Amino acid sequence: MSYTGMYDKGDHIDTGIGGTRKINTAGKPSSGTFSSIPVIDLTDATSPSLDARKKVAQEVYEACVNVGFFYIKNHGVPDEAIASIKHEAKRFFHEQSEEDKMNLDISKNTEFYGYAPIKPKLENGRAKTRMFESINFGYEPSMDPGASTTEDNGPNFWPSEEKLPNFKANVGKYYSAVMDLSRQLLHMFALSLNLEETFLDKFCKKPGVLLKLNHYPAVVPDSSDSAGIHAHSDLESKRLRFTYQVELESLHSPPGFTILLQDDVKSLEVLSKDGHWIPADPIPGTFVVNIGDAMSMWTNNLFLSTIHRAYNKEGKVRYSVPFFFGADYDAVMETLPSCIDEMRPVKYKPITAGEYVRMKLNNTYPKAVGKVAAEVSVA
Ligand SMILES: O=C(O)CCC(=O)C(=O)O
Ligand SMILES: [Fe+2]
Repeated sequence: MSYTGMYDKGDHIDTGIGGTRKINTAGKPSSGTFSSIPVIDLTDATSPSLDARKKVAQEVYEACVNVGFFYIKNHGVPDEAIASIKHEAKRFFHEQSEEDKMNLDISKNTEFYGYAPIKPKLENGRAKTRMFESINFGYEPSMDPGASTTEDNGPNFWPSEEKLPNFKANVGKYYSAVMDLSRQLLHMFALSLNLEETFLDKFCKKPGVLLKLNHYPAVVPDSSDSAGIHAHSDLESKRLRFTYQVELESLHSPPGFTILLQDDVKSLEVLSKDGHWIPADPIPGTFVVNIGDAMSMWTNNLFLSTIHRAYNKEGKVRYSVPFFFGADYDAVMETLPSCIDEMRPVKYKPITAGEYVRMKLNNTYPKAVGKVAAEVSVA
């Protein structure tokens, strides 16, 4: 798999905090040229009229093919659920001691679910600071209204009721609502690709899901501390980090796609093919949805998994809540039939979501995993 955008591995991109920075685009799918991010109204996504649903799906298609990012409004997630997750994120980060949080340390969890602290100093040869703290929760069938199993993908670390009463129940309200929204988006993606509306559902029975709460502290704007999440596309790295012990920027489930809740602080930026960082500033009442690497592969690179970053441009305290949704780890992802034609021959061998992440790591961190290089190769 080779990257076909205008910039390439080693190209320098304006950092926005003074100077330029080398960008590692190895193995990234190509980017589109765009100057803004579309807003899609999901009101008709649940219309009884198939034609009305198809119209929404067409907008989704355009956004995925040209940008890889879009805002959604009228998405059906209740205001109370959104208020609840914002409130719980603040409680989690500020109403517990460092020790309480470190008891949920991600490195103690077999699946790398849990808490990851801020790392302001460059220790142990780390090339980058980590100017945010986060907590991740994997798939919780009890919080999935469409669950067909009671099995999870590994145990989550929840704070105890004693430390943070009602935290789990309140997080669950949001979790359930975005699970519903995710399954609705799956239908939109299927329709947009001229597939049966429910075609993708069978791959997502025990989905690779990750709900992540992020807290970016106040920093001096335009300083190196304002570089929160560095340029990346969304891929599964949780298992990779566990398996190969390599330092990764952020921990994800196999997206699929990501549904991001922002607060009102500007930070997120998306890289256009011509090398410009396009702001994805918060718009009240919306989520930002983006395509991840696995979905891009599944669609034979038709849908774009676009590079993005979160730099704290305003220097204010910021919270964000990405929800990563991906296929079951054992689901075989075979290029979707409607994404193949003479102009776009099949690029990838069928691969399980689990195997796929090893291939990604191999592309992104060839030195760390040179020995698995030959194990999983693309067609
Ligand atoms: O915090 C944000 O706005 C973006 C987070 C993000 O891109 C990620 O966690 O993958
Ligand atoms: Fe991301």
